[in-house]
Amino acid sequence: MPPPDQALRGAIDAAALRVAQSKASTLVEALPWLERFRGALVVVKYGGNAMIDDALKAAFAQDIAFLRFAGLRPVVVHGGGPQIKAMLDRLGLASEFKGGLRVTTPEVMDVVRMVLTGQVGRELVGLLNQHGPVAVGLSGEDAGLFGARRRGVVVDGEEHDIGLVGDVVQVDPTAVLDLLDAGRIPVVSTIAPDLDADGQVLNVNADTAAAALAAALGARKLVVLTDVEGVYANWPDRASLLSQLSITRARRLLESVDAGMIPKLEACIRAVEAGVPQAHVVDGRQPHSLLLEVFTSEGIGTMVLPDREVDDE
Ligand SMILES: Nc1ncnc2c1ncn2[C@@H]1O[C@H](COP(=O)(O)OP(=O)(O)O)[C@@H](O)[C@H]1O
Ligand SMILES: CC(=O)N[C@@H](CCC(=O)OP(=O)(O)O)C(=O)O
Repeated sequence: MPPPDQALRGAIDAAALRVAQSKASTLVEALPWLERFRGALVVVKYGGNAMIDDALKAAFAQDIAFLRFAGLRPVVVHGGGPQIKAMLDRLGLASEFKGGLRVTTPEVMDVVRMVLTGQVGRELVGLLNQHGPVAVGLSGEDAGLFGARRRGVVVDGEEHDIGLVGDVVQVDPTAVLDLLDAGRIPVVSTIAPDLDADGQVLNVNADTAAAALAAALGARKLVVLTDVEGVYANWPDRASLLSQLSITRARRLLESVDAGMIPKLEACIRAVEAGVPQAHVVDGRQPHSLLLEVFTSEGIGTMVLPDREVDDE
């Protein structure tokens, strides 16, 4: 029998070896995904509710930097709903939503533009650039990236005017592609010029803008990071989380999901219909969820696919 201190040292060495082997197997598990997605353009929508915590924001920046240094081409489209609300509160202005979209008066539009492009976008660019001088912020106004038209919403069969809110109807991705070709990470805020009124800008929901951009860029993936594990068939029944979802079923689910999930599902449907092979709704409250989605066999959250690739009818 070895003396007790030697036995203890042996046990510690064996445990350390197991930890090292498990780290190595995590890296090896990523290999097929690194091969498959090398050079792939991935659009990541980062929702405002998934960026309320500093540690989570730092983990998100690490994940995006990881994708970039692993040879993918990530494009970040960010939201900022809670951050806009906080600024409106400070200014004594009300936040009002209809059908999941912010009612946007000219006064609110100024705040939305200031917070998304001047505050949230800047902060993300700063966090990403801690990993190297790669991130560049731009808004839908820059280099004709987005063109939008005003839209209303229908609630309980009734059409409502919600002010300066638009849908992206035109995308010129040249500026984003130029940045990607230069090895940069574009960070996009979703303010868009109104195609029908010179000099006017519109507030665009970040999920739908991300889908339009993913489609125009011919992205390999759209990943929507949010504050829930994925899409539930019977929200809020936690046992009904869906790992895969066809376009047809996603469209049917639109009739039963609540406000926040509607633009996300619409975004996934729009992107996949436009030829993006897969769109994901993933829990941004879980640190490194983006890496788990891209580089592990199980993936996480809900994946929306063309009908021919999933039988869920
Ligand atoms: N079927 C559903 N599955 C998942 N979440 C749902 C569903 N229906 C409604 N939701 C709600 O949608 C929310 C996500 O939207 P939201 O809070 O606006 O996110 P973000 O700020 O990331 O854009 C969830 O937190 C949940 O409350
Ligand atoms: C028209 C509309 O509702 N625009 C959104 C834009 C920001 C956004 O989409 O932010 P999240 O992704 O954090 O929800 C808003 O004003 O809140």
